[in-house]
Amino acid sequence: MEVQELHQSYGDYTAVRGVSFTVARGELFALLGTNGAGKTTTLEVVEGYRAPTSGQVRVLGLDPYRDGPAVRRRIGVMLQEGGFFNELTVRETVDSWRGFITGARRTAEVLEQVDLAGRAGTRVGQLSGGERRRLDLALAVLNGPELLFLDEPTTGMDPEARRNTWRLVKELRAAGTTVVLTTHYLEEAQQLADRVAIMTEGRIAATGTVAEVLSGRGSRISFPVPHRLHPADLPELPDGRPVFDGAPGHQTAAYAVERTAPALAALHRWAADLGVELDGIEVRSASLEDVFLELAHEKASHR
Ligand SMILES: Nc1ncnc2c1ncn2[C@@H]1O[C@H](COP(=O)(O)OP(=O)(O)OP(=O)(O)O)[C@@H](O)[C@H]1O
Repeated sequence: MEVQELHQSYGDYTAVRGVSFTVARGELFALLGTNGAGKTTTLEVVEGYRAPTSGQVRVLGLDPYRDGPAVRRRIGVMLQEGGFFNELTVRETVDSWRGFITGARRTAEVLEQVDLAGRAGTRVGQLSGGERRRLDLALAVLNGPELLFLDEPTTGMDPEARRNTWRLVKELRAAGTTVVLTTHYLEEAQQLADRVAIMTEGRIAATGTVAEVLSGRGSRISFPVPHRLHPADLPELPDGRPVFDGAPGHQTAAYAVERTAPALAALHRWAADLGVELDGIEVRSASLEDVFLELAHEKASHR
């Protein structure tokens, strides 16, 4: 998939302002962003549901808008909430969708793949939220797609169901399917994606492998604000002031630092001078969530 300088407007409002990215065959690419950043709009163009206002889009070597039917035969789209008939069983639902697809895979095989074989005779209205999402996934892979779009595939799932879905997605990818994922769960992108792009306000603010996006983002040092002290008493480091989390009296201070060792040394010197203990100190590398929040924050402060 290749997207070059995509712009997309709704009347006077420009939702996507010059987005470029490529997704290689067999890759798992995650498109992340704050609400309203333009992810759904971008995906609707790539899936062929909208003509781009300007820019070039190629999917499987074709123009997804002009060659819509040819592209849609080879892609799968898992929508955010498929409209099901609650009275039909899982098997009947898949069977009825098979009628719309030439060369559809066998129902039993697809249900096996999404871990719903044991629920084949259950009415859709009786499924849990996570099982309904897996049924959405079954319908998206019914045509054996080369390229699969997953729009927030684990929303509403408990942690175990989420992990099971991650396993399914990894299996699909291992079998050669190219996957484009949007998600609000950054841990999901960190677990699954070969490459990510983070969108804010219609543009890509950061992109690359997770390691590339995290590189140069340093680490986070946090500890409970020591008793007798107030947040304002904490020192400023060369990287800046800490941010605070938690209720008054039980706050945690967190410093974002580029280089960990000198920052730790400075904090220990400060604590020793005051005669306080820095109990419960934690050091960890920046996560995708930290980068996401920083980019979202930068965007808000430029307003
Ligand atoms: N059909 C439409 N007509 C007018 N404006 C629209 C339309 N669809 C989306 N928008 C606007 O375009 C912007 C981008 O929306 P989009 O749905 O692409 O964002 P998103 O990144 O998918 O957000 P979310 O994470 O909330 O789903 C938003 O400000 C939205 O209000």
